[in-house]
Amino acid sequence: MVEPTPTEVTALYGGPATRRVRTRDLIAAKERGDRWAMLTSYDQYTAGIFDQAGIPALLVGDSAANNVFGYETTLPVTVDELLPLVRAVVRATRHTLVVGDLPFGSYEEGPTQALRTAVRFMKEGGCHAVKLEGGRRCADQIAAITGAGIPVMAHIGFTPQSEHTLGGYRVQGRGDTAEKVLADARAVAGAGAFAVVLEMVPGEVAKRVTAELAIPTVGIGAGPDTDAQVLVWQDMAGLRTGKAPRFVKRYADLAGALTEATRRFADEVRGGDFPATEHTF
Ligand SMILES: Nc1nc(=O)c2c([nH]1)NC[C@@H]1CN(c3ccc(C(=O)N[C@@H](CCC(=O)O)C(=O)O)cc3)CN21
Ligand SMILES: CC(C)C(=O)C(=O)O
Ligand SMILES: [Mg+2]
Repeated sequence: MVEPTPTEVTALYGGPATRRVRTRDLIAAKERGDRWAMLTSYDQYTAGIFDQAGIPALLVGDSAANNVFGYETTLPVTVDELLPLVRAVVRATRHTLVVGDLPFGSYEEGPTQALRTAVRFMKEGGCHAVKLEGGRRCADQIAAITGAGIPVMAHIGFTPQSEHTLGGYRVQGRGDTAEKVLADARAVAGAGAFAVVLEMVPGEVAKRVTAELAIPTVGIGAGPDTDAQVLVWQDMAGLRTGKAPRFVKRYADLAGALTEATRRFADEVRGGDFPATEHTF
């Protein structure tokens, strides 16, 4: 295992990485004006790499629906499908704060259902915080969960679980509707969220929210002025093929590398070059 260089993992604490990042470290980073990166992770190997590379917060997203299970949307994925992935990511990490994403249907009924699901994520998943989608309409759920001592990351703007209400994958908060995003941001902060994801909102709106709130904003398609940025890891690393959303930047071509490796393996098996004597007992 490659050990992290001290600066990578200590950037957020200002001290040696002897413990996990806590929510208050992320709030303190905002107070210092330090930006940070979040990625999704759904498995042991990526979680270990991101942890060692100095990513202070990982999200086991309900986007596992798309990126692990192959569903068309995030709507079908269940708590029982997500919890084993949460456990794997927690087991594989030492430094990063692990956030579990509450799936569609597991918190909308009200504070009682939301708290019950959040408790399952903490007890059975072992994560350190939970995330849920919704602004003003979820303030009571956020208050109930944080009231039980569980940190909550909120998620406003474009919320994929409500795509059928929002009319597809669209930017939220253009023109007059900017005030709605502001009202949602105030509501989740007031309810006790420790951070808020802003998905697909105009950069100017994200900038206003970031300036007004004391808690960190985590942008995805929200421009450069949020306190943090999050991407789905397969988008960031180019493992996902096909057209990516405009907010994605590819930092590697894992799909290309894996295709090439796979072809060589298959070729060598067909040609009798693998296994060689060194692979043989
Ligand atoms: N791989 C992956 N990446 C994601 O960012 C992601 C998921 N999966 N699954 C759950 C949600 C769904 N998300 C999505 C999916 C599609 C668009 C999209 O098609 N955006 C277009 C249209 C934007 C517009 O015209 O307003 C784009 O070009 O960005 C955006 C966010 C974000 N999340
Ligand atoms: C894109 C992020 C914010 C998310 O909610 C997910 O991956 O599920
Ligand atoms: Mg999600």
